[in-house]
Amino acid sequence: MLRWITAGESHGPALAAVLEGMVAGVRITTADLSEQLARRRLGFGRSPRMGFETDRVEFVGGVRHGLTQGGPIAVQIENAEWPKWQQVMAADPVDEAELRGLARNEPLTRPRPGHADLPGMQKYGFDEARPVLERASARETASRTALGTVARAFLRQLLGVEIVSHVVSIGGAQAPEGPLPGPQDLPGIDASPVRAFGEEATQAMVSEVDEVRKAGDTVGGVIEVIAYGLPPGLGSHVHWDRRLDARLAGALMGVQAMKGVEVGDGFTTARRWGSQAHDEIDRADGPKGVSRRSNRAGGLEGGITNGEPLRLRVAMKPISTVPRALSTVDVATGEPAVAIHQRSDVCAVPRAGVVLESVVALVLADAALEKFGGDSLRESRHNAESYLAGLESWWQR
Ligand SMILES: Cc1cc2nc3c(=O)[nH]c(=O)nc-3n(C[C@H](O)[C@H](O)[C@H](O)COP(=O)(O)O)c2cc1C
Ligand SMILES: C=C(O[C@@H]1CC(C(=O)O)=C[C@@H](OP(=O)(O)O)[C@H]1O)C(=O)O
Repeated sequence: MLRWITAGESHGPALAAVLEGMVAGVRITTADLSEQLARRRLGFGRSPRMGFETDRVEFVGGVRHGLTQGGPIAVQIENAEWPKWQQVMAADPVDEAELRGLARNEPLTRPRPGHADLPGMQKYGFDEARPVLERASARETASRTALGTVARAFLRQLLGVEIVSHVVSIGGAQAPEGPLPGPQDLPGIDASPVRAFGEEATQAMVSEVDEVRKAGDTVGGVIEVIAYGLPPGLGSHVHWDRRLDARLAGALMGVQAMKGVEVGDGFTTARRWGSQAHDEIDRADGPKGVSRRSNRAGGLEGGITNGEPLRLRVAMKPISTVPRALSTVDVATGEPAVAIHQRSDVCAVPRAGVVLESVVALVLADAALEKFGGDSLRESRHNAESYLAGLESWWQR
């Protein structure tokens, strides 16, 4: 079983994260992690912080000489601004008088509608939102991106799995339906300011974010994540919490601001008749022994991968730190007020794709370990090869 846990505040000294259960012998370096973290910082509409944050990342356990060791893998990601926040975020008691003089320590008593501020204060009994937003912030997604990079390396080295994402829409600007992007398209998608396919759609999305920024507003969108190279047989139909679609949806909804997950054609399928909703099967050569006439199911049937590309669409709500004042209540006075505003993303949809790829990698790596087991990559690979050979010979039984 693969487990992952993250810790650390948005403006604390560093983020920490641990991945437990990864096999030994997976090739991974700090440079691999930095590459994904750099992808996560890019994208039109990002916050000013993403311009100077460097995400200096370090392995502090579980990796030696570029190979996983079988023990928990621990990473630390520094906060570039720590000196500025040292007093506000100190773990030990600090001089109260000095703290009162710091602008950054002004009590945040005007909760933002849509952020975790108000329910977090009510639940944990805080007088202001600082302790809530520090952990609710999507800064945390840097941790899951780092751990997801290890999972991604494992999947690639075990089965040749590749995971990509692209932006389907931002606000009302929509990419045309077209052929699915493959791993070879990733550099092109990444080079786009909004990580979308097609010049026209890209321009429409850039204009939408620009317009939103000028209006002092924020905007969300839809991202598609695709995983290639998965064999049939990951996940299971036998119990609700073993269904891979449920596990993937849970992990994707666990990313800040994600409000909906669609597997394959999802909501469109609900409007189709059965004869137009499913993926008809033909006998074919090759390890799977079959081919499909379509992939409306998005690679999952009965909570099990069926060997087709896995397709997941995720809806992200607009950023809740809206520059154009939203109405709220000041919890210090009970009086009507304007919600706090601080430096923020205008649209984080392009950045979020990398995070979503990473959490999908973590869930798929967990499912692959469950299916193939092993304590070393070599052993897992041996088990996977034997299973795949069995799939082929199953037709000759
Ligand atoms: C990559 C990414 C960047 C985000 N950036 C911001 C931001 O700059 N400002 C903000 O208010 N919310 C931002 N969010 C969203 C908040 O973290 C999120 O809305 C908040 O935690 C409450 O959302 P929830 O209701 O989904 O938990 C971001 C989310 C993601 C995934
Ligand atoms: C720090 C990150 O994103 C942050 C997510 C975020 C939020 O409220 O979710 C608010 C902003 O934080 P800050 O107030 O420090 O500028 C974003 O920059 C990051 O992605 O690494």
